[in-house]
Amino acid sequence: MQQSVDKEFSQVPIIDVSALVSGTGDKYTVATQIGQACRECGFFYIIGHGVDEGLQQRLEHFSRQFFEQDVETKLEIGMNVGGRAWRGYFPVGGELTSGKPDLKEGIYFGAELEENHPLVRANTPMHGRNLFPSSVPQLGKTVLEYMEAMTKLGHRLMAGIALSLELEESYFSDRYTTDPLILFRIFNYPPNPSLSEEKRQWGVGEHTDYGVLTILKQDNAGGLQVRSKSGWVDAPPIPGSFVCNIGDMLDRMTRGLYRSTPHRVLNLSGRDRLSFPFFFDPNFNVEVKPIELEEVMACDDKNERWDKASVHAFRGTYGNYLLSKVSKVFPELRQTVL
Ligand SMILES: O=C(O)CCC(=O)C(=O)O
Ligand SMILES: [Fe+2]
Repeated sequence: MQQSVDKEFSQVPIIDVSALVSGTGDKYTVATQIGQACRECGFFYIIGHGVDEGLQQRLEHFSRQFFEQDVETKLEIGMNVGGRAWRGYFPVGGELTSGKPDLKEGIYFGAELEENHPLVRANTPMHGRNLFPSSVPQLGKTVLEYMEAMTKLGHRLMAGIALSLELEESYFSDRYTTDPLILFRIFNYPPNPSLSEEKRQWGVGEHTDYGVLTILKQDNAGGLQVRSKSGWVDAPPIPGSFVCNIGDMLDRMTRGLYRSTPHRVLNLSGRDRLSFPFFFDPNFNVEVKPIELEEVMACDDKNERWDKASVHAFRGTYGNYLLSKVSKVFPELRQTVL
């Protein structure tokens, strides 16, 4: 029986997932590699994912065009306009991590849901229509296309994660992600005004992600760092790859066997850094429970987390968990969202 691994990692592993994504080749070998990465690191790069390179270039191009505009134009789609759907633009300093403003601006998107969708009719927070900028008309269509490609990829990776635990491929989709909560963000991290260590500002401070799986596209500026037991490890850009990491809900389901690893961003490149985190999360209304596997039940997660909170202790749905976290990130949205 495999136990929770306490090994340290010195770099984030790279996994070719083409067999898993294309359905031809040995997906079990890929699953074994994913399992090892989730146990040891909580992070892994994927290559061979099949997401169209042209689509990614368009996404990056139109995103840059958006952020180059003045702040008034960007605020035409400000988050206050998005209301409960939790969509739109926030300016630099508008988002907090552990109570401190991040050195980044960004746009929040999610699955595009019509007014008559049951979850929107039920007034469920974080569900609804996107706010797309009329100032860069091509961005909206490109974002929708990208989210569709990433949702497909998310389903395949979750199948791989299920196989890595020797569960049936559909374990997560059957219980949590048939209708996943999809959140997608585009961030622009301005260059750090100061390179001196005391005055540096985090692009995003140390945190873990909330859901099951994050798939991140980053440009070539660099700055993402991942916490290992012996210190911070860089996750530099690798052309053609995405960075994947598992979130709190998979940590919870596996009782800490698969780690939701802290990470942060420091942009010291001297120029803007764009990143595109895509969050593939459990359905808002499901309760996330430990997986009934001997290997999981044998885990007793005694490791103290970065934020001293426990992902195992809370009761309720994924939506409850997410809302409790979000109200800390955007205090002014609390009234609108809760
Ligand atoms: O921008 C990045 O590289 C990471 C962003 C991130 O960690 C997040 O949005 O949760
Ligand atoms: Fe993150």
